Amino acid sequence: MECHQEQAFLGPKSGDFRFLLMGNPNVGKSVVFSKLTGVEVDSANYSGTTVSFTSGKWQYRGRNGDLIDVPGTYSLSATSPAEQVAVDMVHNEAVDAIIVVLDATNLERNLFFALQIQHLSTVSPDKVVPVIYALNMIDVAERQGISIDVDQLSQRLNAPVIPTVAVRNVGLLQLMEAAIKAADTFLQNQETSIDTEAVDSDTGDANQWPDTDDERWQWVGRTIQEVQQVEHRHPTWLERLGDASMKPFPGIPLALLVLTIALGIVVGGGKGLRSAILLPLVNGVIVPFFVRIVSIFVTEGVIYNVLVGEYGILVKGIEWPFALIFPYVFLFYIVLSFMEDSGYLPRLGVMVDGVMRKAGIQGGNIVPMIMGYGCAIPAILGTRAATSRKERIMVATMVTLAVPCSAQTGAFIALLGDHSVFMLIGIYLISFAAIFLTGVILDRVIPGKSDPMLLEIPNLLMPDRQTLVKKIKIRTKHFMMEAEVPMMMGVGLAALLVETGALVHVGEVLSPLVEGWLGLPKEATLGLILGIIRRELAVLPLLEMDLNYIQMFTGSLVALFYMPCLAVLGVLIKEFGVKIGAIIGVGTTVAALVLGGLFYQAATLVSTVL
Ligand SMILES: Nc1nc2c(ncn2[C@@H]2O[C@H](COP(=O)(O)OP(=O)(O)OP(=O)(O)O)[C@@H](O)[C@H]2O)c(=O)[nH]1
Ligand SMILES: [Mg+2]
Repeated sequence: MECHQEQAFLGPKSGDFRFLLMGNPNVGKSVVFSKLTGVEVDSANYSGTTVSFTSGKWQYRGRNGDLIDVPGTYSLSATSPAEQVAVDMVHNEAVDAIIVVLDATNLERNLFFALQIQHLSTVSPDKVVPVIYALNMIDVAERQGISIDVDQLSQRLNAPVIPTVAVRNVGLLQLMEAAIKAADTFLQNQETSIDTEAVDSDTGDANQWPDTDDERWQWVGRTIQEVQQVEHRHPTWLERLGDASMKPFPGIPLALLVLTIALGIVVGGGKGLRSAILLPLVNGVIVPFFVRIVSIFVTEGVIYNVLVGEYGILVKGIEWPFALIFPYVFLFYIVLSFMEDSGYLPRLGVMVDGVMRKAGIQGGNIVPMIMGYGCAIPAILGTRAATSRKERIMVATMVTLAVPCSAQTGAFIALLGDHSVFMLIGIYLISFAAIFLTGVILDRVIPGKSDPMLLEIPNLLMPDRQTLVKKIKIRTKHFMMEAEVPMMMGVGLAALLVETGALVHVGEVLSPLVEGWLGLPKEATLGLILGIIRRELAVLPLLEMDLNYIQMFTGSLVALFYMPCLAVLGVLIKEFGVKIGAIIGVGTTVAALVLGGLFYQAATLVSTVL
């Protein structure tokens, strides 16, 4: 198994104790972490949300220290780059206690992992640290009729077990208290090693936790019998819906319904928000206000034009990001966050598994791909949860090349959606075809194979409102900071290029490409230049030009495949190295220009023949 090392190194600890959160994927570690440290990290209802470690500070009754959140692992032998981070952490970092988060609805495999952690004390006695358990998601367990005898479980594990509902803060302070107490006691008795004796009477060896998988499963089986009771009752509507969503019928119609509703909210809602509120506000109030202020100082010349002229920073620099792009990004994040926390995405993965396997990747990759419709960066990072490098590169390339991000979608809607919905749909159909073809080709070209990974299906949950609101807020804020600034800078650059006449010169040099091959007006060169900063900037300048339908579609096609944003290129290089980053960057740009030109030439040929 190939694993990229992300060296887990935290430096000296601060405060009293350093606690490490461990556990299976999707058990609520990141929620526990965010609640206890106030540091915002991603949490979502599917395995592999966390792909690297985050350290934060906890404070409790005058005590303080570090808490570390790591990716979930099924075992202590990592199979993905994400898991490797967690395994490195447990082996290499000095921590004062490990808090293992258990999912109460999935006790069996969670306890299997717990045993591996306990076993560490046997294999490396010099690194023994106390272990504390958070028995999380007891709300969901209760709904499913599962009840667990916490005291008995604690006895079996010979460690404190604290029942928690992380999303509602239930039990988290008790968890902290137990962790501090365990670490304090441990510090006091450091000479005597952890007492595992009373525990393992049924493995036959009083000092050993079971150390083969067979023995572990036996231990888990006996423990489950002792501590867990499942009341047989009718499944809840969420459970029924969860099961139904994975059968071809009604799963496929349901998936189509979900996607239609999602599109309706993003496209329809975004258009409404844009034309009813944001455009009138920006163009009727905010921009005139700035124009008036600027006019007090200057009334013409380069400075005036750069500020409030055609591409004025205070004109397009506000209209583009805030009125044209923001509504789609905002609504997309609402829809995405809801889908993420409901646990629907992995179910969608099951439905599309067949098609995706034909493209050389497995259904589980639907998660990073859908993230890509928001932004390519989290999508590329999200591939760390995949088990093979080949698959990671494939998904990253597919997303970078052909998945339009939400800002690009906003730009396409502004350019195409207002003229013809069919053109807009056309761009998306071409994008699907390109994703598929890229997969088929890369599957042949890149050596190695994709691992058959079993996609874990989480419980279908009603997302927690507070968590959801917070998540949408963070994402919106993030977009504001990460995207709006470069966009405004891009607009500023556009104004300068136009005002200084530099655009005319570049336009002349690139004329054979832009005018001859792509059939676009010379000014469209601006799109190609600004597109280097951010992809949607490749589309937006076209709004200011008088284009026919063929030109609009050509421009959109070029923008769809055009080179990745600078920030995305940076992430590609960091994840896969300069060579692969460069191949993807150059490859997408060439694909954009070749395909855009081919379309233009073919369309003009057809239209002249007709
Ligand atoms: N109902 C309920 N949902 C919870 C609880 N704790 C966490 N969740 C939800 O469970 C999902 C998984 O939580 P995360 O914190 O992302 O899980 P994780 O263990 O960090 O997952 P990975 O990073 O993938 O290993 C999220 O959708 C949370 O909102 C809980 O106690 N009750
Ligand atoms: Mg996490």
